[in-house]
Amino acid sequence: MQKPLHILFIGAGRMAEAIFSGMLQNELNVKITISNHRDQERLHTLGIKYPVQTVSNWVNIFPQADVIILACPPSVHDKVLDQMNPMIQSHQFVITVAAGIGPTKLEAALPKGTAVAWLMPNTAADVRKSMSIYTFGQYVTKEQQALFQQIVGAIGTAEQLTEQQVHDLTAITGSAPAFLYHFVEALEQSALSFGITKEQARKLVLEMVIGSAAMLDKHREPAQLREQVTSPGGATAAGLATLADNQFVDIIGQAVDATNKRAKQQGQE
Ligand SMILES: NC(=O)C1=CN([C@@H]2O[C@H](COP(=O)(O)OP(=O)(O)OC[C@H]3O[C@@H](n4cnc5c(N)ncnc54)[C@H](O)[C@@H]3O)[C@@H](O)[C@H]2O)C=CC1
Ligand SMILES: O=C(O)[C@@H]1CCC=N1
Repeated sequence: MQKPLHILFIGAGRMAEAIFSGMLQNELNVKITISNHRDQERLHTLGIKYPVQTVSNWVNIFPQADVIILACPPSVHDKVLDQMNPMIQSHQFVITVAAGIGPTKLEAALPKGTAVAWLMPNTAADVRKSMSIYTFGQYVTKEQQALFQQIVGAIGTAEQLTEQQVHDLTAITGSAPAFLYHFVEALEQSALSFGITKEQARKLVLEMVIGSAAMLDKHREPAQLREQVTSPGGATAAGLATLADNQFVDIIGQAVDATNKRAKQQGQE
């Protein structure tokens, strides 16, 4: 068997776990090392839960890594990239998943010629259903691109975009799952107001959402599906009219803009 690809995660938080658990489920030929900042207890727990190597300080293991995935907050990237700069070797491939940190910033912080990529996944990587977007820096080889496809393929579906587009679409694929979960919370809250139990409210709302997602998956046309539910002059139309009266579409647009603005800011802090 070929030597496994050694992937080093710098940062072992929620996103890192979602990604490496997705990769491990896909049985890629990889050796995964994870490192965390301070939180030894979490590192220990992850080391027991998954077949991964854990290190409290990534610096010593760094020379052995083929791929380095930065899954730490945008705010610590400058520091981490500075630390990496003198150690990096020409074959190593650096991928960040951080909001606001594109290849331009990575290339400026690392030696000329370093292969870099920006991956914006979402937490559904955990169930191998992340809709990820990504973009490559200018020095990524065809082999590294193929490798990257294997990694992202293990966590779901992916779309290559320009760097600017990844900035602009971070809200839609990276953050909007939180919008959707919030919508679910709001429906649950409303359901509870009619005197059912928490368990009943959860069942009603979750199964409705799961069924609707399955319909979207099958038919791919949200407007058509909405129309099928909306009997002319009926009940749903009254509910949708209330959403429209309260600028539902506009509010979503505003939430997207605010998310992207903050993502960009984080990349500059
Ligand atoms: N949570 C999500 O849905 C998504 C998150 N991201 C990005 O993923 C990255 C991590 O986010 P989460 O996993 O949600 O956060 P998190 O707070 O769960 O994890 C952050 C990890 O970074 C580590 N860390 C902090 N300072 C560090 C330092 N100086 N050096 C090395 N590691 C350090 C922490 O110990 C922790 O393990 C962020 O850059 C975020 O923009 C991207 C897409 C989606
Ligand atoms: O909230 C955040 O900053 C990250 C970026 C995309 C999803 N979570």
